[in-house]
Amino acid sequence: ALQFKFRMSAHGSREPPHLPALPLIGSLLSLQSELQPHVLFKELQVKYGQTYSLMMGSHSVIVVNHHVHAKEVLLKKGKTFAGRPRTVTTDILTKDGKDIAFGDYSATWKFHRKIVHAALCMFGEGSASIEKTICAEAQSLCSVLSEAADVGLALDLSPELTRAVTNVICSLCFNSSYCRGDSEFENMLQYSQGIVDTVAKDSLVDIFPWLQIFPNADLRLLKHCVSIRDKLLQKKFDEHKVNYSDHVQRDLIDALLRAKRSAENNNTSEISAESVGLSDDHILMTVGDIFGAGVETTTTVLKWAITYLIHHPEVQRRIQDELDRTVGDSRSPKLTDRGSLPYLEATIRELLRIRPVAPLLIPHVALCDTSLGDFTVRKGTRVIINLWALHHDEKEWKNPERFDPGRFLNSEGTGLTIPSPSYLPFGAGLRVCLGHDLPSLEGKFGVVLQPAKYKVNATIRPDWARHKCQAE
Ligand code: HEM
Repeated sequence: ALQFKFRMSAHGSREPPHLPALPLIGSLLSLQSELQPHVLFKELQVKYGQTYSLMMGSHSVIVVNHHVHAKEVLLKKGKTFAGRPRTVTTDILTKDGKDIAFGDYSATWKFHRKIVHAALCMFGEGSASIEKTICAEAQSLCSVLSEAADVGLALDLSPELTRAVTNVICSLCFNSSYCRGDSEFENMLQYSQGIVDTVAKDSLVDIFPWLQIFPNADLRLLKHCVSIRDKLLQKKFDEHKVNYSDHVQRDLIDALLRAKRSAENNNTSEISAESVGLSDDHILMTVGDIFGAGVETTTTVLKWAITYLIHHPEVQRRIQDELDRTVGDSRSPKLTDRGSLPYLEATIRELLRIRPVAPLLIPHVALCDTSLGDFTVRKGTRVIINLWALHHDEKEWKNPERFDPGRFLNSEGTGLTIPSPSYLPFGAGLRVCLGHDLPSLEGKFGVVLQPAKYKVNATIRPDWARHKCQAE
């Protein structure tokens, strides 16, 4: 790679090394591989260096595999690289970018993100409501496991976890919680899956938009799911508008309605100028975002957690010991216990390192001509941060493929640390994950890297069984 770079500089070019590209199809042939994209992008460093470029159809893309350049994109030049690409599928999903995650950087976007951030904070620490919902869902998951254990049944936890997390997000957004089998809820689970299966997967229509003119089963499914979702969101939104009161804030929709109204009534403030253009559709698409970004991410982390704990029973035991010592068996763990559970916290950090749920973040776009390290970057270039490469960098992490929560503990094993700057599970800067400030969601709860399907045989721990008998 070094040789390659020297050759580039000898020619006086400051463009990053690039993969071969052909007219129309770009670098598609060099990207044909059995490997998943994040793994392939990491491997391609050997030939092209840590930062290189390629062509996706007619779009120039830079891939960043090292934390120094990643932080230059996200933090040092955060505003310059705060754009998002528009693609066919995300445009369908977000009514042409009226959401936060796929919306391009603009004054309206800034204002939008600010009010959503403020609204979400109200449901984080200090407010009991979201925690109560999470505890209730956790309890009902325990009951499902316990019933299965009683009859020795192996369970696929995936639908159970999706259901639990969806219920928490429903309560956050709509103040509604659903029972198993509820038709509105089952409908929601079904269209969400259709969206997850078809959106932002680097499908060919996103690389070659003109392919839309041909019949395409994925696009048809996506449009169908989005139309069902939009009807449901509109119904919830209309109900909220009818019952709205400035004095009661039941959920995220109320909080957003209130923020929008107060900005509109405050004609003199700078903020109200920014709010111009923040339509009802923006509020609806925000709720869509929270579902999209919140459910799949969180469910995936939980699935990876269970997968790794099955492979590492010693970690499972240590977490149980820590919980038994700190929380005991007479109550459920609470958010405020988190500070006293360093090993659990270290395990969550290690899970987010070893299997980052958004291994390529969401692509960023350069909003003007700029540079990255020594390389020139042209306006409109898409930038992919390969979080997978950062989290598996052999120079930063000893045995990166080894699952070892202990690496996030200090030398005494009593406190937490982040041992490398090459760790960004939630991104950073202007586009940092919006759910990250919400500790109650962050810890529990994955563009998403999924574990393979498996079933779980739950066994009730002797201590727990004794406690259950006493309670009865
Ligand atoms: C463990 C769970 C989660 C992880 C690991 C995670 C990670 C991420 C990452 C890596 C990004 C992309 C940052 C970038 O493009 O630079 C992101 C964006 C985002 N996340 Fe999360 N996320 C999680 C849960 C959530 C939850 C629960 C919510 C909502 C309540 C949420 C809302 C968002 C939103 C709205 C964005 C787009 C931000 C923007 O473009 O400005 N995320 N998340």
